[in-house]
Amino acid sequence: MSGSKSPATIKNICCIGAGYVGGPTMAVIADRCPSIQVKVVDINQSRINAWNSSDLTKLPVYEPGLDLVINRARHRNLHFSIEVEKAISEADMVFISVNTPTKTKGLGAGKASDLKWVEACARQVANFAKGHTIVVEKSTLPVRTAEVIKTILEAAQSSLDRDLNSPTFEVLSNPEFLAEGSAIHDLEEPDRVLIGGENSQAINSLAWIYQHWVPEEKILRTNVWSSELAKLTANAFLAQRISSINSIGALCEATGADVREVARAIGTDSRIGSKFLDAGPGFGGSCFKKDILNLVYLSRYFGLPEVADFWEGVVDLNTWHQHRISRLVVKKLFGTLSGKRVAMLGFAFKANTNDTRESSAINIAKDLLDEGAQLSIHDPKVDPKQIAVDLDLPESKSFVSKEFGSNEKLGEGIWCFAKDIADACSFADAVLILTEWHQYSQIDWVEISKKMRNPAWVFDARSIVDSEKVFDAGLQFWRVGDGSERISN
Ligand SMILES: NC(=O)c1ccc[n+]([C@@H]2O[C@H](COP(=O)([O-])OP(=O)(O)OC[C@H]3O[C@@H](n4cnc5c(N)ncnc54)[C@H](O)[C@@H]3O)[C@@H](O)[C@H]2O)c1
Ligand SMILES: O=c1ccn([C@@H]2O[C@H](COP(=O)(O)OP(=O)(O)O[C@H]3O[C@H](CO)[C@@H](O)[C@H](O)[C@H]3O)[C@@H](O)[C@H]2O)c(=O)[nH]1
Repeated sequence: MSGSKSPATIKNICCIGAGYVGGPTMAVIADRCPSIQVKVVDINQSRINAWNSSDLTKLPVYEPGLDLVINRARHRNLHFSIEVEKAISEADMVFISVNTPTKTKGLGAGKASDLKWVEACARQVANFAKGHTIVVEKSTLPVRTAEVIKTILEAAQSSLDRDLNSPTFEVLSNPEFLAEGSAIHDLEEPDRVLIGGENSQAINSLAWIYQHWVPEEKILRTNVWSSELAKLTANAFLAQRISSINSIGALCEATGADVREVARAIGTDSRIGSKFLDAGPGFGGSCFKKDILNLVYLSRYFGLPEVADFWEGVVDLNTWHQHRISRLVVKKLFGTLSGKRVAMLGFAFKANTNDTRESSAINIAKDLLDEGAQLSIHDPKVDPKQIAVDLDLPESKSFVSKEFGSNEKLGEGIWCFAKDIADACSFADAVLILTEWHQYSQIDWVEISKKMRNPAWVFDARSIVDSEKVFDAGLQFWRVGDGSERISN
């Protein structure tokens, strides 16, 4: 596994996986490194078509600023295609940026990462690479996955079918720390870039790419295993802060304290810091739960059950907290949602993304549907077809029977997608805010209250609503983590 090229010879990059990470990451690399040709390949034809769409509102990933970057680089030195083998054969460097979900069956089911897509990529690289190729783990992977990739690549090197021109490989770990909704900012101005590897020339080649726009002091070099583990650890620490603040939020509600005041008081301690202390409906997103469960699995595998239990508690608290919110809504609405309509504002796992993976809205919506609610769901960016998949329930055509008039609430455990906020709130008994979209903080509650059925509630699980305006409109109000007397208890 030797013979790395000098940085200047990196002319062609291939990225396998045109998803939330592969697309934006490669778009920024192409934008900042015009001398490098970047090919992003995927087996999903419709995703590639969407990346190639001339209508930039149809890109498969919604990220502020992404359209501008794509517009500058696409067809210049950024290309999206399904020609995986060709792109690998032309590349000096191959990024693996495919999905690594939690295994659903077999050994480690429910916790360990399913590496079948990563393994498939390694085999494709082994089969089609030419010359010396640097393979970069961009996906989030369990510690020691680089070893698996290396073993597959080395098997290809020693294969009898290969001649003296057999490719040579070097494997690096380069985990991605971007957060959805701020991906372009995070990529253009990262807190750090982490490169783990054994071969300094290969590390320098990858560092050279980032040096086009990232200051040298922000490019951290470690061994491969530290790099892989650092990614899981970063997510575990971030998620732990959210479970911590949500646990304190529940205590605030019980005691009359306000979690926002507590967060401000502790966040000013420079050892604690103020970020990631917003109480909410629980963390969602494709990464936190999956990566912590992976850490839990690894800890048990390496004979550290106490470590595993510690981190598993972060996920357990999050799940408990999501169900706590659903139970609370039911309780406030007199213990039953049968025949009641709840306007659910926000379905994405956070604002500024169309991603719903592991969104708290999914568990909460399922609970409310089980209680017989009619859910009127609004989200400015999420496709209703995705909601149907997430809830495993098709959208109803209408809540009402024309025969009985528009105020008649027929049907239980059903949902409809609302075209706007006012539509979502029509005839609703409660509004439940689950995503912190800016427009939800601007709602005219006097106007909305006229459309609702009294006594009507506003449940603000994101702390973005001005409580005075809600009270002035004659509505009852609950806010996550707020036990103060002004809140309707
Ligand atoms: N989403 C995030 O914000 C984020 C941030 C940092 C790291 N990560 C990690 O990055 C990795 C990718 O995440 P994502 O959110 O981009 O996933 P994603 O599901 O959006 O995209 C993965 C893509 O890989 C493609 N793919 C799978 N196998 C393939 C193969 N053999 N050949 C070609 N294409 C193939 C899939 O079709 C899919 O389009 C994961 O390991 C994730 O944990 C994600
Ligand atoms: O104070 C906070 C901060 C976040 N959240 C929630 O936590 C979840 C995750 O948010 P965030 O971390 O901002 O988004 P992700 O896109 O999931 O990014 C995380 O996961 C990525 C994938 O591994 C990493 O690359 C990022 O560094 C890491 O922040 C979302 O549901 C947020 O609403 C809160 O409830 N309170």
